[in-house]
Amino acid sequence: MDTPAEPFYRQLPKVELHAHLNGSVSEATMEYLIARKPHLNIQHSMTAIRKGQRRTLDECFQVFKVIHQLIDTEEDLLLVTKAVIEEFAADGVRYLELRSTPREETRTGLTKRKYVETVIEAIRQCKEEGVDIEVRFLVAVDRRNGPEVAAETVKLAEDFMTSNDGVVVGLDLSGDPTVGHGKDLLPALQKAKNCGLKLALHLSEVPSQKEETELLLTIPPDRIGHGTFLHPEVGGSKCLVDKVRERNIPLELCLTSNVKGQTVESYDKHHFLYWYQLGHPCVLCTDDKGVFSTDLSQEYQLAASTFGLSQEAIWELSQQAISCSFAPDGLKKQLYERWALLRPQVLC
Ligand SMILES: CNc1ncnc2c1ncn2[C@@H]1O[C@H](COP(=O)(O)O)[C@@H](O)[C@H]1O
Repeated sequence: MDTPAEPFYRQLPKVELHAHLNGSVSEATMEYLIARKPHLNIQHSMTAIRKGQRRTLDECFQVFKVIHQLIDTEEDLLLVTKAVIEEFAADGVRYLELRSTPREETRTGLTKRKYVETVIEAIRQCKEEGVDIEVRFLVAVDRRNGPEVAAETVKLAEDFMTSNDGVVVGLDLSGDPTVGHGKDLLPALQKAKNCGLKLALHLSEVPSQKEETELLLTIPPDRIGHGTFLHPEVGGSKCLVDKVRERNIPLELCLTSNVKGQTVESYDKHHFLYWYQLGHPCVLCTDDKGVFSTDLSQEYQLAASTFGLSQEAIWELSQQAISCSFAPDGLKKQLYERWALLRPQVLC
């Protein structure tokens, strides 16, 4: 991690809604995995982007391929998922929606179903061990894998949604935004929506996705990941902005990730400001806290220092994230109560 955030941001109770599991593996866990698999000849510099470093988005996707080599058994996955959950809890995250792409590893016998079961088991174990965090899971569709795999993934997510105590709440569409087209994935996404899965879709992460975004907004999604190029000033359109606003679709915004991945030039040019000034629901998120060497406290501190937000405004932002989550109403109510209780201690 770069530099730890100040105490206010660490004590702030937080909600994380956009965290890719394999991108969230900490330096410590990564060192452990690397040492366990020396034959892969991987160094930590290949799995994380440090302070001041930048990579193209394409290079970021190469990093995930390296990480996937290190996490290819049920045992690795259980260990990594538990560690990621514990780290978010230690960072003051009280509600977490993790997302991950079910992966099959023929060499180790890991199947996609086992993959989802293992993530759910890690969530269960953390709860049983009293880790102070509520966790839900979004099954991810990697756009690179095309319509058949997307349909298969939706089926898997649907099966788990109906059979697992409400841990699986939705579906994520992610992966390299320059590969494939959303029109091919539309039927699978529509099916997911119809069966009650909440949809968190990466939209307009790169400039070339305008037409795809117009199409996918018709579903409509329940949240948008990044939405970097939605507004007219960056090549999007007023029509796209109006649609997002009319439907009040929250945006998941990841400052460090976008700057290090070079889709946003600098922090002060981040589209957070555009949407925040419109009063549109924005949720600060980490994206890949391991790869981008960050945590959620740092993201809040970064937003505060870049855009001049008061502690009061930061509090409102973290509380608003509860309403943008896919948590059931009863849990949302509990989270609001918790925030209310903590407010006098944290905002003094
Ligand atoms: C940087 N911005 C991003 N944009 C789009 N997709 C991203 C992403 N960051 C991560 N992923 C998606 O998450 C996977 C890694 O976690 P899981 O193996 O699923 O747990 C990546 O392979 C990619 O599909």
